Amino acid sequence: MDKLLITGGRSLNGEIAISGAKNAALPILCASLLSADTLELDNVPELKDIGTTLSLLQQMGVSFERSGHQVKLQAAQLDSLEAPYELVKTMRASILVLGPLLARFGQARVSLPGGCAIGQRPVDQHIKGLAALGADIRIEHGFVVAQAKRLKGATIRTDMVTVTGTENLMMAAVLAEGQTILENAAREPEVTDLAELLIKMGARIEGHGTDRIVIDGVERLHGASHRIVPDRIETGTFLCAVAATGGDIMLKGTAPVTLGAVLDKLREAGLTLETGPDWIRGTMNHRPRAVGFRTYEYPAFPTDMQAQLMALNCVAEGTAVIVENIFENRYMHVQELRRMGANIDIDGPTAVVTGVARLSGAKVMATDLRASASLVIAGLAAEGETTVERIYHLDRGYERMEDKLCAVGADIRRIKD
Ligand SMILES: CC(=O)N[C@H]1[C@@H](OP(=O)(O)OP(=O)(O)OC[C@H]2O[C@@H](n3ccc(=O)[nH]c3=O)[C@H](O)[C@@H]2O)O[C@H](CO)[C@@H](O)[C@@H]1O
Ligand SMILES: C=C(OP(=O)(O)O)C(=O)O
Repeated sequence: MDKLLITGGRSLNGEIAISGAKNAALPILCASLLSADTLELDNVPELKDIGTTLSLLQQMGVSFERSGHQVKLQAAQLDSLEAPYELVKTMRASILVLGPLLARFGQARVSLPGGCAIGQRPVDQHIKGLAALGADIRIEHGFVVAQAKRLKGATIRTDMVTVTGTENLMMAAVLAEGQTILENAAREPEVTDLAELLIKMGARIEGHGTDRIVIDGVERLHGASHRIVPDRIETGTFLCAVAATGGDIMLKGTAPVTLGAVLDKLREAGLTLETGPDWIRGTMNHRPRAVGFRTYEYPAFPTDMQAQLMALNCVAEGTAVIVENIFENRYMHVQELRRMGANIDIDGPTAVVTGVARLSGAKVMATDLRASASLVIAGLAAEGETTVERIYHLDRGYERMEDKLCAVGADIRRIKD
């Protein structure tokens, strides 16, 4: 298993190009199942999760061509309507094939994802919603097995806001008969990006970006071209890195408008920010100030940035109180940050972080995607060498992270196994 060897203490200066958003690209790739025509996508990040999704679609019979960040897919006819356990267990987002398969082919068999490092993450709301759309849906031998002649529009109010739940139900509803209303819908920019792609394919959707999405089903969808939105979490991660190390970085090809809550917190921490329509410049020349925050659904502070802002707090002046409201177990990085000298107390969903003047490099283990990113940030700010093990988590969701950071002055080496 590859590791990263980081020598800390260098400031970051220069320009980084932000990649397309993993969490937008994954549902959008799955949306290719909704039409027999070609989908042409641009700004698709080169990530492990993208490779896994393409393998999953390919084993179902979807043909694709990939060249750099461009992917062309066509699901003319399928050989299989199944997502096997072996792929779903490595990537929970595989559940996103359920809605499209059921909507277009009238059946699907998708392995039930298990729990994962950050929480139990059930998919009961996806199942409840598809049942409301008229699917005969049950759990059998570890699979969600669903059938429907043609789905029928309904009003669905999910018990909580769920991002992939909203995406799955939206993809199911676009080909359903009649009108579907998704209440308590997720407002994340990645949900909006999926809706915009579906509209280009001929879907009739209104209200995306709000908590009430109205979908009028159509008979069929056609091909489309689409550019994936920039990755707001990758952007936020690099901003936390420069806020922790000091320096001056320019992030290009990003969307500041999707980062409101994150930028507010970074400003509070003392990072000087300038923004344009598609760029952000972050400058830091002093020790950061500790900033408390609570994670909630978009547009509030995202859970996917919690670990990275916690890493920044570890080297800040003062004490910050953090509350993680989305996932019940998203503090796996705390134990590892403590190995580097961080002062963090946890009580249920609350973490209290008191900054220390310097972290010290250590061997640490990545436990999930954003936990890995927090360890990289801590390693960049720490004194001495940090080895981050099990970085396959990082490769799931960050495109060439160490190359991008080295290009702005970081000292990071990948040690291949
Ligand atoms: C591929 C993708 O886009 N992943 C993102 C997506 O994950 P994902 O879509 O899996 O996360 P959800 O928004 O569904 O989860 C929110 C909360 O609802 C719970 N829940 C969800 C569905 C359900 O059927 N039952 C249920 O109880 C979850 O356990 C969690 O506590 O949104 C999360 C929250 O912003 C992000 O951290 C992930 O990066
Ligand atoms: C939790 C994440 O991803 P996933 O939902 O794919 O596990 C993430 O992107 O931080």
